[in-house]
Amino acid sequence: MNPQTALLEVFFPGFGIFSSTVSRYLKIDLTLYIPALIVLGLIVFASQHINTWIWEFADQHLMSTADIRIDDEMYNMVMAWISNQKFAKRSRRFVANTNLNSRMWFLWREFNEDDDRDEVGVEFDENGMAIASAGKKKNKKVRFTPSFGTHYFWYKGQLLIFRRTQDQRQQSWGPVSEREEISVQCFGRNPTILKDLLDDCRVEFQKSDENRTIIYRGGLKSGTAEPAWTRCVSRVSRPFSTVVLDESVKQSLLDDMRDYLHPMTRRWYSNRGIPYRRGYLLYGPPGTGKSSLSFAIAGYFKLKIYIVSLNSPAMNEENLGTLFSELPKQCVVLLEDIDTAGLTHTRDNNSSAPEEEAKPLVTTLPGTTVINPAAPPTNNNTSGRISLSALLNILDGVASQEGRVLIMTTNHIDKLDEALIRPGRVDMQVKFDLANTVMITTIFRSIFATLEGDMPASRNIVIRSPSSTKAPSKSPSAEETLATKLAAEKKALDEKLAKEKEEERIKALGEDFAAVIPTMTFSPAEIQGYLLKHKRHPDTAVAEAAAWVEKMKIEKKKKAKEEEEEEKAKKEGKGGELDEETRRIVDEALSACL
Ligand SMILES: Nc1ncnc2c1ncn2[C@@H]1O[C@H](COP(=O)(O)OP(=O)(O)OP(=O)(O)O)[C@@H](O)[C@H]1O
Repeated sequence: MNPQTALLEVFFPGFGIFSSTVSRYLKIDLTLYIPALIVLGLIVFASQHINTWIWEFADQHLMSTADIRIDDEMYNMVMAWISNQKFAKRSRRFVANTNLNSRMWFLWREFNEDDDRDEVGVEFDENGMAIASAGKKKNKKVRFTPSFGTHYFWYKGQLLIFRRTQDQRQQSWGPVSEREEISVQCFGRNPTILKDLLDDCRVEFQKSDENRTIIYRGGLKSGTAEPAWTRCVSRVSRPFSTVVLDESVKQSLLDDMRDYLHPMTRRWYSNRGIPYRRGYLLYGPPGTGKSSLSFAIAGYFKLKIYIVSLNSPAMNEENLGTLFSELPKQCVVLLEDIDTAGLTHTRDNNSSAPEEEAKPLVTTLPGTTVINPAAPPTNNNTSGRISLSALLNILDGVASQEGRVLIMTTNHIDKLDEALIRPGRVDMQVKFDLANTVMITTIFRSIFATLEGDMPASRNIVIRSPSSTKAPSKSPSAEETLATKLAAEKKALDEKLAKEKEEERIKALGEDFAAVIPTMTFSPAEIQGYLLKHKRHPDTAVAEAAAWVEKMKIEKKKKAKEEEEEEKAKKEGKGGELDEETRRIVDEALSACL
């Protein structure tokens, strides 16, 4: 083997055997072409490196890149947009998903979030046997997104690159879907086109949230101690009109919020050095509509709603402060059942909560807030209790986002410290009461009125019609067209009259119902619960109302008695403890004497 062949053997192993075979059978001496082959080999070798170098150079100096983090909601937005693009549909290697959202748990939309967008329920045949779940047939569309690699596509006349890669830096034990990275690139140093694209993705994604109230909950990210807002569900916005409350109260609440949220109001506040915040306190017995009104308000003003439970063991002052600092500029923050939040200890009025527990951990003097020296340490992170002073600091402090609407709800306004509900923190208080006559009739009508999209009252199952046999198509004569038109008009008129008659009947039944139900005794939730049991039979609801009232009265009395006994037992228990304590002291004193 000559030295040239030996050299080629290094670059192309087996070249020696190959060249001797060619020379034996084809009579071609490959050694004559060795210089040319060496040059060719070098070109191929160099081109691979040059190619990589050129791409890296272009990537760094001639291209713009948007990296999208998998733990950001933007991931969901981009993937949803990509899955609708032709290049993703045409892709020969793709990932088939029924859920395009990030695998990061805190970005998940609730599993059944989409359910109320589709028809759900069960269809029945003529014999009342279940056939199929109406929702399942339409739901869970399979979406396709390009697999790992580089994919080119056109957007607004520009060639863009979508890259989906595995993140090598992260630990290898996580699921593959959590280790991926996605990015979008464009040629040129101007990234405007990428920003436009990301904005489009966001707008399109948010279109599906129109007329829905998006609900976030404050808590800790799974497996971490990091506080975060989790999008937990989005619901069709509850119409404001469906919350039964004094019309003038509702109107003044709406007017107040409309004025506060007006674009010019922020400037008005800042000109006067007043923090741009507004707080509302909704108070009243359980089941009177406080939460419902909060959601309805958020839906009405198209604001997202952020719910925090101060009772959660994970909620301490630091976490609450972080959550408040991460609120968007305009949103509704809902602090539910504020009286149970450790500022007072129990939700139950009659409970034996000792005075020191019922009292806030701070005592307030007019104009000042002084920490009660006898109170336990306020920054008790493990108990999940938050001190009043810390809560006030968070609500007022720099961390608290300007522009937010704070809604606090409570069953016991009397248990709240004045500092918490003073003007500036709570600008408007709305009282909710047990149902009066007007409310009872309104609830009755709202349950039994036939609304758009309701099924006819006479039918409670969906019957599948057998496939209709088509009549031979023949163009109708002028008389036939007129007759059809007249018949349609008559039908519409009959339906209108029947509807009016039904409305009158429901109105009369509502009045009968209200006459039986004692006023200011039951909450709207209790009345609604009873009516729902008879939702297709208003007559039965009226006929059985008196019996229900009697039953409920007995139950309420029984419950009140049980609570009283429980409280008495608790008090006696406490007394026993004191006796024991006294006994211990006496024992100690005696043994000391002896
Ligand atoms: N004023 C009302 N108007 C319409 N529906 C109401 C009203 N009050 C209660 N309801 C109905 O009762 C149920 C419970 O209401 P909601 O949760 O709003 O009461 P709440 O006052 O917040 O109770 P809690 O103090 O126990 O949290 C809901 O289904 C709601 O539709």
